[in-house]
Amino acid sequence: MIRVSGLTKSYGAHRALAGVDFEIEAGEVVGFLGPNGAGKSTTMRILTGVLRPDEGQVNVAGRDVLREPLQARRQVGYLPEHTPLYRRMRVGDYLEFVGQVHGLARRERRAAIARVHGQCSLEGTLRRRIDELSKGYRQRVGLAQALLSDPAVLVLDEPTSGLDPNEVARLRALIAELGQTKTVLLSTHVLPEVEEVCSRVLILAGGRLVADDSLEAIGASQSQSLQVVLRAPAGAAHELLAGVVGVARVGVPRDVVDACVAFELAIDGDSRTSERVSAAIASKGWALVELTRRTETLASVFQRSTARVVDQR
Ligand SMILES: Nc1ncnc2c1ncn2[C@@H]1O[C@H](COP(=O)(O)OP(=O)(O)OP(=O)(O)O)[C@@H](O)[C@H]1O
Repeated sequence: MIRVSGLTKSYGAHRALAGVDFEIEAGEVVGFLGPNGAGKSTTMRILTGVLRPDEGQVNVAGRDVLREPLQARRQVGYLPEHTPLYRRMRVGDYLEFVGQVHGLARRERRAAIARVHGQCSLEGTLRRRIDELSKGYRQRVGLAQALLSDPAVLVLDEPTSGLDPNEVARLRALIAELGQTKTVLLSTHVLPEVEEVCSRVLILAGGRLVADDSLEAIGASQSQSLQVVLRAPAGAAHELLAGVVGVARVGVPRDVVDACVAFELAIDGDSRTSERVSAAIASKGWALVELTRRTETLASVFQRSTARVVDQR
């Protein structure tokens, strides 16, 4: 549904995107993460035809965004980070205007406004001026304009930023619901938001894609390491642990308090490895003080993949 290849973009001498490639299948809800300045908004603006890349190809719902911008734009609903609402307009007039821009006939516009009015819970706001609304309601109007043409693809740039917890919960629930019928690319700095609504995550850093993982794969890698703290001589303990079946690698020993030593063990995912580790330690008569599985979380994936890029720069 979205295909991006070899995307580059510079602002003057500053290279914001340095060759970005990814594909998103129909029906996926994908989290788009990255540190500030990574290039997420730039990518989203290119995807939605607002900005032209220096190089690269962009295809949305079978349309080439650079060659067929109008047709491509009809397939994409875009909620920018700072929604350019015409604040002095009334909500109903604004949506009417957006419908006209999309080329919808009068009857289609009426039906579309009724649809987004319900989807975005705009009850009682159609006759109100946009600048009189709370930030939460203005964001609802922004989403309503993105949904007006009933696009196959939704591109949402930090949609819940600055909203109160109730609005955040409501908007996340709506995004999850929309994700059942639409392809969604969601940029956010809030990792639990991604965990709640997305099935996959793309991480951008320094204008390059540094990670592309399904949330399921991140969850499944939870048993990849064990943290062991035991009271034993470091050298002998290292040798013992390295010989346990299922232990792929033993990290450097770290001395901790009270004559204990700590190791991080990379393990092969066999669920009985921790049992074998504790049995091996018991066989030596050493005290096992702590044995924990280290969980690979979205936060640790984010930190690991973005730190690597910062180091390279
Ligand atoms: N119009 C512009 N003129 C000059 N530089 C720009 C412009 N827009 C973005 N940049 C720069 O390009 C880089 C990428 O910006 P972009 O807004 O795409 O990042 P982002 O990942 O969306 O960041 P954030 O999470 O802070 O919103 C940044 O270094 C930014 O300062």
